[in-house]
Amino acid sequence: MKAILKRENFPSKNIEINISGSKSESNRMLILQAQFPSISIENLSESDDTKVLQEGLKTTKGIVDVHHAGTAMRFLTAYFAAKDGAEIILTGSQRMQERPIGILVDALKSLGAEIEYLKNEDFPPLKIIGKSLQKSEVKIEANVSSQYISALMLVAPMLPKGLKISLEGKTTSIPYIEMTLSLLKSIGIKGSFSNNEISIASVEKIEKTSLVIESDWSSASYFYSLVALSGEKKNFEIALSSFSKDSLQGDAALVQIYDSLGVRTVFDASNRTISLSKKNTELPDSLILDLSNTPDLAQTIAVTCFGLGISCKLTGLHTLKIKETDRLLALKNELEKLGATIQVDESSLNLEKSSKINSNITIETYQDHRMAMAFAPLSLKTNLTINNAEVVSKSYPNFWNDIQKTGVGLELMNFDV
Ligand SMILES: O=C(O)C1=C[C@@H](OP(=O)(O)O)[C@@H](O)[C@H](O)C1
Ligand SMILES: C=C(OP(=O)(O)O)C(=O)O
Repeated sequence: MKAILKRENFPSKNIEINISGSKSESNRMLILQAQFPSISIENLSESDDTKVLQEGLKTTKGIVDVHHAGTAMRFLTAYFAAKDGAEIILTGSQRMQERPIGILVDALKSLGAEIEYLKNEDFPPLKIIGKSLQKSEVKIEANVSSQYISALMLVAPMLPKGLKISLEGKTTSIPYIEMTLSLLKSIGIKGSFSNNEISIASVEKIEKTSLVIESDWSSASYFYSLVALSGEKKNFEIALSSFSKDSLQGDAALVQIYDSLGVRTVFDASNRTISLSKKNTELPDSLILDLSNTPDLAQTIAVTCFGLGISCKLTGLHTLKIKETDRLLALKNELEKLGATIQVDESSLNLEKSSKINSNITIETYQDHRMAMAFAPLSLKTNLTINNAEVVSKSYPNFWNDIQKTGVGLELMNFDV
């Protein structure tokens, strides 16, 4: 499917968009619910990544294919390894088979797990024979993906003595680890995280608990970008639900980041909405940010800065190369087509100030939902086509419907490219 986006006037009337639950929180809660059926979950994510995890959890023997879902791959590896009686072949898309998992597998093996690589050492697919893991201490390299650490934390309550995790190296994506800890605590499991040490207690049973998941801040980022790029359309306002000030999601940092890019956020606690509108302030010449806490915002921010014609220097991006695609390379390729001057290295991106945007460019998405969604708001500045637009379903299946509600000139064409 192609998304053809035309630079048209869009209405300034108030727009309301309801985004579904955070995929990160949903996937954590599903792993916990599988251990403790007394948990009930509301506002679950509608993402493909959540659906594949939910399906996977129904299986105890056989093949589980998580497609592109990183959290499902990592969380299920730990879950099945610690589940006595499970016999699973855990696999994923071609790209998933290129996303490393050796660090997590080694940690689980040191706890006594039985896991075998079926193709390449350190990569999925995996054969997992589940067993009750008896050890209670583990070391793990923490600078490659926080998902390995969250995976261990989520199964820690199943271990008879709980788990002490020692983190080695500089920990990356820390808010996601804190989110895992907060969710464990919210269902009554004791735990702590300080000085590179995480402790999670063992639990047999928990009280009946109901949890309402906050909507997905990473999905909200595309509307922040849209408002930032809405230029002279001063009355343009978007209300998004359901969000609150005390979020567990690191990507709520959008509020501060986009404040400096001219977007005002107003929280309405009574109906849990945020209203985004354009501020009447001057933009900075340049944006300098370390995104090691919020890697999923990198593409949105880079595209916004390009659309606004300001330079940006983004650092802390070392995890981007092992995500759905090499996101640094993908951003460079596609922004260059639009006329950007951009340099990337292993962990940073440097976009130069520019005033010109090429039009009628076709953006490739590299099977990465965030490539499609990050470039869509640029249609307020130029006509563009986005190839394989269906990729958005990995995290936000309703994205194109919702973006259309804002009045953006969008045509979806259902043919192969
Ligand atoms: O734990 C999670 O839910 C996630 C952690 C982050 O990954 P890394 O820790 O690999 O950076 C993030 O990019 C991903 O989208 C979701
Ligand atoms: C990196 C992402 O997801 P995952 O690693 O879970 O595939 C993402 O949603 O941007």
